[in-house]
Amino acid sequence: MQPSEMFVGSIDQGTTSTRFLIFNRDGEPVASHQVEFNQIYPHPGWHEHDPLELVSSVETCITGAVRSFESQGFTRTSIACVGITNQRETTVVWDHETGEPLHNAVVWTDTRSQAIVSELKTRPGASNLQSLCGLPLSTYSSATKLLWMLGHVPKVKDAFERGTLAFGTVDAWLVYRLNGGAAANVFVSDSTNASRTMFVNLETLRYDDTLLDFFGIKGKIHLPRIVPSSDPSAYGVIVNGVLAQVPIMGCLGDQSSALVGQKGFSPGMAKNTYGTGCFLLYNVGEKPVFSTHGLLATVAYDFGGKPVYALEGSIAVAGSGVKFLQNNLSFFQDSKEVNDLALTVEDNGGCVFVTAFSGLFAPYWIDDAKGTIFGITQYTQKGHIARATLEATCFQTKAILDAMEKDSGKALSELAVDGGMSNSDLAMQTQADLISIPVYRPKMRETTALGAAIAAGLAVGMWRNFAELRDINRAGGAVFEPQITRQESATKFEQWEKAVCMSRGWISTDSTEGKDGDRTLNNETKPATHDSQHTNTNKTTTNGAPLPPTANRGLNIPKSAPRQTNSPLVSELITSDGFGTTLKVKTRSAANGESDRNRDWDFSPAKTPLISVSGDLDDADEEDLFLELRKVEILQKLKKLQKLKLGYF
Ligand SMILES: Nc1ncnc2c1ncn2[C@@H]1O[C@H](COP(=O)(O)OP(=O)(O)O)[C@@H](O)[C@H]1O
Ligand SMILES: O=P(O)(O)OC[C@H](O)CO
Repeated sequence: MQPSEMFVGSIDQGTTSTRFLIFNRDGEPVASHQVEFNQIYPHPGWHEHDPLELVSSVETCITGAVRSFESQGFTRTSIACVGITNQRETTVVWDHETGEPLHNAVVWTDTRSQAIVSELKTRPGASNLQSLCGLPLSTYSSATKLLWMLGHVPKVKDAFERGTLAFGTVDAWLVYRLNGGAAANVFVSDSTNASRTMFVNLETLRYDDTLLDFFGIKGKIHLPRIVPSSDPSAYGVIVNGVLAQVPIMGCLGDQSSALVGQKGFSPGMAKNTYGTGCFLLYNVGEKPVFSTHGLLATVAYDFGGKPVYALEGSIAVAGSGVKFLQNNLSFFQDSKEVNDLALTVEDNGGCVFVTAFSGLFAPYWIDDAKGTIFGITQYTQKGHIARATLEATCFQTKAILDAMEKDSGKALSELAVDGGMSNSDLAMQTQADLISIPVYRPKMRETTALGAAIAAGLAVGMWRNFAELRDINRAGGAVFEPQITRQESATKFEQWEKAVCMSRGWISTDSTEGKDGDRTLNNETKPATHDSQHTNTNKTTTNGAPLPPTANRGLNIPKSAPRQTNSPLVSELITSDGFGTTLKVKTRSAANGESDRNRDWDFSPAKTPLISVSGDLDDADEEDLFLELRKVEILQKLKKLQKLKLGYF
């Protein structure tokens, strides 16, 4: 078949929906089919998918799209190969011998492993992990989700002990099942997906013994072989259905795929995808850049030569915030209506919505933050909350761009966007306003699917090089120019940052960790659809609970979990003119009866993202003091912003 006669299929298995698109050589989608699948929320903070439903959703979409393709007069034999792109980190476990899943997939948004994360942070070696794998220890990565299953699901534990436990991200699971499961045992994961597990060394793109040892799984679990994102033979062939015998030749985690789909092939190029969550990837070239400002180091793509890396800013909630307004608050029937609802009011009316449903990801990494709406009065209308919901993602994008500029030393001149929520003109205008640079939205927004099509198409020879992709999706995009001043933007952002500070510390530990461990598959869980609401039976709200530590704040996170019994008191603020000043701290150890002590602490945010503390307290004191310093930092900020008299000192 000549390249010009070829088509390429792309499976896009996202967090809320699955789709299959068929692209021609001009990168135009000629047929597609999309289905939503069940979102399972068994407890507050938990989020699961049924692994078998993920596979059947893919099969349904392939059938639907191929039907539409054929109805236009094309033949299925012209589909030369298929690429896969998928939600990342979502963790699937199955029996290596039978190929059957052992539990629902634990989704990337799920925060049940919060207590595990706190414990892991106290282990020797914890502070070195990020320099190996590029990711911070958090509930986000696959590793902590796997550990939770090992600790709480008997079937998973049994398989682990018998040596039959297979672990994979969604790409590995789909490839395995599309190839026929255990019979063919095509068990691979591409570098962009594998590097999101915390098991992989970012430089070698191989499993790293230090990491596997740290998580206690070395040699005890079946892990997929790591292969390039574009490969003619590694991914096998689809064995069933309308595309039986069509080879799979490309695979990319969805955010990498969007970068490829936006043709972000040169260092300095970036894209921001507003899907369920929102993810900004910035191409840094052939060497990973390890962030010191709360970003992730990740693989942009690995097309067989030297891999290309990216700095990533991950936001947990974007379109899912819109879905929350739709499904949980019944504000509208369809996501696209959020734009018009938000336009019923002129501004947010003083509302700020910190959409921290999964804590806050980059650049904050606050596991314990909870969704919080500030500024509600009798004046507040649905439109204000709709605006505040859209703004939340835009503010976080602004924070990420600031961090990226600090890490890379370069400022972006334009931001390329895509993903479901980018369809909202108001959201994109707000984004341009807040980051003070133009936002470019391409005409064809299925860039995530296009990326996987490109990965597969390059492997089959449909395109021979990047140059041949140049004209794809270039015409007809929209540009949103900033319409407010930098000063206005900065004022809005200050208010957002204040809200972020105030959204934390509501719940001191994960209230649901450890519960309900005997559940295994979806039929044993409460069937949860979009509108299902679940009762929190185990509330642990603590008024005035200490603020837990935050990663990457310039202080060694100490061994033990936060304690309330030995909390020192911050007694005196010597200077109160913002950061970079000296703070005198008086500590009193209630537990060991020590007398009061005075120490001077230097706030040096210029050197570290928030605070840097020097001194020679022992670990326990240091931890307590850190918690108090976080309060001071927040209070300082409040004082500065609002000149409040808080009566704390
Ligand atoms: N017109 C729109 N305006 C705002 N949000 C939208 C719009 N269309 C879709 N969305 C949001 O985008 C998300 C879906 O985007 P998509 O890129 O398909 O995500 P995913 O790949 O994570 O499933 C949904 O959460 C939905 O609420
Ligand atoms: O479903 P999306 O598009 O929000 O992407 C999910 C990410 O891959 C999670 O890391």
